[in-house]
This record gives sequence, C-alpha cells and structure tokens, in this order.
Amino acid sequence: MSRHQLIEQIKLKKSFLCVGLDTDIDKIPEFLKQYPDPVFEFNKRIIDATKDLCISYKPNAAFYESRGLKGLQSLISTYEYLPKDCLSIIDAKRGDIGNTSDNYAKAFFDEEASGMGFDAITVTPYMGNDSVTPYLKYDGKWVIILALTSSVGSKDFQYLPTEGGYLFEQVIQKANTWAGADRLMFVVGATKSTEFTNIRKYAPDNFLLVPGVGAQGGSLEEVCKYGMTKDCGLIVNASRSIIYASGGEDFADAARAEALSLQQQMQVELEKAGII
Ligand SMILES: O=c1ccn([C@@H]2O[C@H](COP(=O)(O)O)[C@@H](O)[C@H]2O)c(=O)[nH]1
Repeated sequence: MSRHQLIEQIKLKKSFLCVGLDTDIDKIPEFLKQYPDPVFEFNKRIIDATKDLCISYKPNAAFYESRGLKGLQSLISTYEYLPKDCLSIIDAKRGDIGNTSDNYAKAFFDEEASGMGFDAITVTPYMGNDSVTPYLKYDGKWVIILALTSSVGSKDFQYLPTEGGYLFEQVIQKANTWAGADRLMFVVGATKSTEFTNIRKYAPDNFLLVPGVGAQGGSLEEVCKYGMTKDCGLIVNASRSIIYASGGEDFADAARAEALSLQQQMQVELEKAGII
C-alpha cells in the first residue's frame, strides 16, 4: 500500500487505528477450541468486527512462532484473510547481517516463496544499513524502524547521549538517509508522548507507528497533540485492550466497541487538525 493510499484510507475511514493481533492461544475463549485452527478463528472474528474501523492490522510474530508449525499456519491464514484496504504489518522486529535479512524479507514480503506478502515489517536498527536495506529492495513495501519504544527499558540504550543527541535521534536521522518517507516509518511509543515534538524535527514527514495506547496507558490525545502532521502521520496500535476486551463469547462485539471508541476519538482529532 502506497503512502497516498494509506492517507486516503485514513480520510475515508476517519481512523488511524491499527488493531494488534497478539493472539495468545491461552487467552482466547474456550468455545473456539472446537475449530481446527482456533487462533485463526479468533482473528477472523476480530477482523470481521473491526475492519470498517481501522486502517491496519498488526500480527505480532512472537505469538505465532511460539506455536511452531501450527502457529505459522495460523499466521499465513490470518495474512490471507486481512482486508486488502488495510495496511498489513508484521511485527517481527528483525535485524541481522545482509544475507540473513534477505531471508527475513523473503519470509514476510515474498508471497510466492512463503505464503505471506505483508505490506510492512518492524525492524531493529541496531545492526545498521546493511541489515535494513534488504527489506527496501521490495518495491512498495514499508520498513518500520524501532526508534523510541514504549518499554521501560528504552532508557538503557535509546536514551544514551551521543554527540548528535540521544541515540534514538541518531537512529531516525541516519535511517532517513536510507529511504524516503514513502518507504520508512518509525516506531515511537505512546508512553513517550512528550518526545513527539522533538521527534518531528527529525521525522517531519514519516508515519509513526505508535504502540502503547490501551493496555500500556499511553494517551491518544497527547500523541495527536504532539505527533500529528498535515497527512496525519500516525498509525496508533492497540492490541490487548481490543482483542481481549471480553474473554467470553461476546469477544468480537466487545472488540468492536473498544475499536469504535478509539476510532471516534481519532475522528475528533482528524477534524481538529483539518484533515477531514
Ligand atoms: O515499542 C514498542 C514496540 C512494539 N510494541 C508492540 O505493540 C503491541 C502493543 O500491544 P498492547 O497490548 O496494545 O500493549 C505489542 O505487539 C508489542 O510487542 C510495543 O508495545 N512497544
């Protein structure tokens, strides 16, 4: 999905919500266990209940890989079911030397080879340029670089002072020399909302993937106040607060209610900014 198409979807759906599919087999309702692939069945119902309210889905690879072959099958089936008008993000947080990254890129971008052709992948920048460029060889695909994460541990490395500012500021500036804002996004946690103004100095046009609203307590209003651009520039993710809004048979309805509440807040923010 191109930048232009992404912005059009945001305007059309009045939403910049990404629903995180962090689907834990131990947390899904018991009655789904009768289906051949309970995780896919859960995801399918969440997708059906939320697809008009969000512009993106983000399965987190860990929840699928931890189940071996069965998990991989759930991930592939989920990928196949994702609506084509939504940006599909695989939250894999990969990063390795060039030939290994080539294979990670093939695994998640090359549908013919692996059965999965996600639009975007999260990547750790720690190993530098040659670990990131393999993903950029796939025309039209997005690379989403971890910049300032929502985690408490972000202070351990990301806030290390360097001659050019904090390490995460260096990451953003350097990565922006590798590709343009039509191919590169950055992860910035909603729990770091006070940093958004600063980050916009280095990433004025990049879309930011913002996890941390919902279960982690980040404020959507603050993220918008400091991080929104004229093109919106934000994709805000919520996983647990949506998909586990209820643990009962009404889980999909509860997920919809939670997604609707976020979408309505997003609509207000898009109107305030004059984007819609
Ligand atoms: O800095 C980061 C980077 C990634 N994540 C991921 O986003 C979701 C958040 O889930 P919630 O349930 O809404 O808290 C999850 O997949 C994380 O691995 C993040 O939280 N922070």
